[in-house]
Amino acid sequence: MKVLIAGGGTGGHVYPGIAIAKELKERDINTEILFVGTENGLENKIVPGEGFELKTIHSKGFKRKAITENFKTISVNFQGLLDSYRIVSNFKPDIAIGTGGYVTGPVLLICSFMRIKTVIHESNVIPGVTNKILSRFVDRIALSYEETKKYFNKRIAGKIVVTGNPVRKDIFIYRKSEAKKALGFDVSKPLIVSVGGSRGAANINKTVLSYLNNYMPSNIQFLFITGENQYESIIKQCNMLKNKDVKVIPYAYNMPVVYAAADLIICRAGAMTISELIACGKPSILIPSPYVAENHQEYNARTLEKIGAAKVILEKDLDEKILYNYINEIIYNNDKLKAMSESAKSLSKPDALDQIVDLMYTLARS
Ligand SMILES: CC(=O)N[C@H]1[C@@H](OP(=O)(O)OP(=O)(O)OC[C@H]2O[C@@H](n3ccc(=O)[nH]c3=O)[C@H](O)[C@@H]2O)O[C@H](CO)[C@@H](O)[C@@H]1O
Repeated sequence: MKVLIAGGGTGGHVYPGIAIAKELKERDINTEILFVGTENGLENKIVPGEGFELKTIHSKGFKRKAITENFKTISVNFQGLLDSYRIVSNFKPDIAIGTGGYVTGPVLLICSFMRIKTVIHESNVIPGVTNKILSRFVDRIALSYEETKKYFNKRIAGKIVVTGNPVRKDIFIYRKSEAKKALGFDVSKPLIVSVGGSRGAANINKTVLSYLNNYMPSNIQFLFITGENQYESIIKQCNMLKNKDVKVIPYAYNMPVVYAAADLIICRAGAMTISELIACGKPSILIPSPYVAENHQEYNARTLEKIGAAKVILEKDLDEKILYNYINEIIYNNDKLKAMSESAKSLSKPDALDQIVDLMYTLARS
């Protein structure tokens, strides 16, 4: 089978595609897979790094209230349709799946016009504009949440399947002690990880930096993932670089190992991060991004908070003292850590990836 996977921009739109690609290869090593993204997205590092081929097209997202810029966007996306036509005609996929981001627009539209079987996956509760438009053209729409159905036109209800978010299967394979060792940490001390989504989060970084410089106790360890763009400036300001209990890195290409090693994670509440925390049952302190459509990250975060799987700090209330208090309340209390972990796991949909891949096989053969 030949499978085209379109998705890009942020990690949250690329890793579901990686999970799907690895599962397809696992089931049949002869499956041919081609990723399509844009030149500026994180897919340019992630996809080749995971051993898959990536082709890029011109594509740009429309902005609300930016009429002049949107004229340019129309012309970029027209070029994107031509690029997509060239790629799709050469590769001749049996099926194409879009895993999010505006790059999926031109690619899936072309596939649909060329009568290639098409699926889109929506990882958030509130669907993105591109997926709403594509929903009319594609054959199947895989959703992560039942309540997302209401955002789509009733006439296309028959195409919708609720699957959950496909998380990378290697997230389940590492043991905590092995993972801590692999990352160079002491297995006997608790490890806290902070990560601000795939691109880093400036306000989380600022607070974590101040926590490390002023409040970090000696009996814990810390992995500080800053995001590529902020790394240089953070290491210049961090006084803890010589402390062997603290590691600062720009990006984790081995996130499954990081999840396995962590005792507590401080992070944003993007769709994939939440699904991964649930899948591996990790206690978390969530600081939802206030800069996202319809405040969907706070909604995601509150779902975990309600069942006791996470603590939530809104960015407006965030400072190193509140972070210090929340960390202290959780990290030394094994019963609490265990209860948070169990609560997170209770939301798990472990067969989401299998369901999506089964759906793709059924559709490709129909
Ligand atoms: C799926 C989705 O809609 N994601 C949203 C999310 O993207 P964003 O990509 O930031 O966040 P997600 O939580 O959805 O996904 C992050 C992904 O990157 C991985 N990761 C992250 C850091 C790292 O060092 N290594 C690594 O592998 C995580 O394990 C996860 O798989 O928030 C953005 C705004 O803040 C929105 O624009 C995006 O639409």
